[in-house]
Amino acid sequence: MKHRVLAINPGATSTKVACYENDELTFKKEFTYHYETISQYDSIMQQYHLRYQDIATFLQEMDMKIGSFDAVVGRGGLLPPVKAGAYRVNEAMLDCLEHRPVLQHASNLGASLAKGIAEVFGTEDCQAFIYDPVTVDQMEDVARISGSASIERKSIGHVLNMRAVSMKIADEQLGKPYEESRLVVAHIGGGSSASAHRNGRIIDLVSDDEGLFSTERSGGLPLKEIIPMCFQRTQKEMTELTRKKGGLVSYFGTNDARIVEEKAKNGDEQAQLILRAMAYQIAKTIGELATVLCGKVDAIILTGGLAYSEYVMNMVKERVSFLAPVHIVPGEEELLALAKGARRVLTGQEHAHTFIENEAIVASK
Ligand SMILES: Nc1ncnc2c1ncn2[C@@H]1O[C@H](COP(=O)(O)OP(=O)(O)O)[C@@H](O)[C@H]1O
Ligand SMILES: CCCC(=O)OP(=O)(O)O
Repeated sequence: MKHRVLAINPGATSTKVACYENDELTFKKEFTYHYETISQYDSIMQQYHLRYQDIATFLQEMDMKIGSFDAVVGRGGLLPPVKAGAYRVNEAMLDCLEHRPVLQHASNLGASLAKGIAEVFGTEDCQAFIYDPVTVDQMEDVARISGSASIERKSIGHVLNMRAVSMKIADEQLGKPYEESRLVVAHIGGGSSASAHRNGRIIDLVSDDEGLFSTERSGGLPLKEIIPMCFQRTQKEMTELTRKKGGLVSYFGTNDARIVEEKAKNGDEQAQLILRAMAYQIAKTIGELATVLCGKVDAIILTGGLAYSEYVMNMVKERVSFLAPVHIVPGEEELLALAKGARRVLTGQEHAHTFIENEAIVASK
């Protein structure tokens, strides 16, 4: 039986949508938004109508109507810690994402957009899902300890892409199931995170504010410098400094690594130094996560937009290839990963979880 699934990936300044029939792409579209347009909104949720309308208009243009989709799946947002895999969109989830998200992030719109589109363009029993949201938490207890009794480390990162590329490399390159593999994966893009996978579980994850810097995010910063700055600036300013205006943006005023790479290749010493530092930090984080696997690592995987940069990747490889073979999977296949996940539920290969807010932390263990 043929299943038609629409996947929706809301990013900071874009919404990507793609339609798949039994995992085959039939059409794809990216809507981009200027930072100035997006930053007028006080919260991510206020962008719902703008983003919904763009998708709905496009689907009408593609001649989609009621009954067109068997499932609609969105990139899941910053819920409390959850399990890997599919969650059905329910009221508890929508309420939590609107009123109590762990953080403001575009992926918080994935659930409501999936539901809104499913209601108008879905079959009678069309289901709305999120899949492998950014807060999938499979960390071991020892990894949760931060060093302060007041703060627990949390698993927040590019789980959807990291799990999808892990399954791909295990299957295609290692010749064994993901569930039997030991991998270190770094997603390097607008934001970066990295993770240690043992036997199909992400047992530790270095988030975008803990280790490696990226194009927009600062990564971990020295607390001795950060604490006094918090008393001189507002929370919004500090969040911007570390999330939107960190990393390459802080050094060069652009989040486009290609521009910085071009400068470096043309002899700009500052660009050469910062890209060398970026590779150095990616490698350090990978080394840290290799110790989580006691050095027994089947493969290191580098993925995300920056993985297209041979300039940066070669510098990372030089430092980490003594640990394990390095596989580079440039870009991300998040839309396909979303659609495949939803289809596994439709075909009964996978069971969709039910989100219950107060059970979320317990459920993840
Ligand atoms: N061919 C390339 N060479 C170097 N950098 C690239 C290339 N393609 C994309 N990038 C960089 O990847 C980054 C975006 O990564 P991506 O994973 O798409 O980000 P996001 O986290 O926003 O999804 C940008 O800085 C972009 O400049
Ligand atoms: C909040 C963790 C996930 C993340 O950073 O995603 P983007 O890089 O897409 O902003």
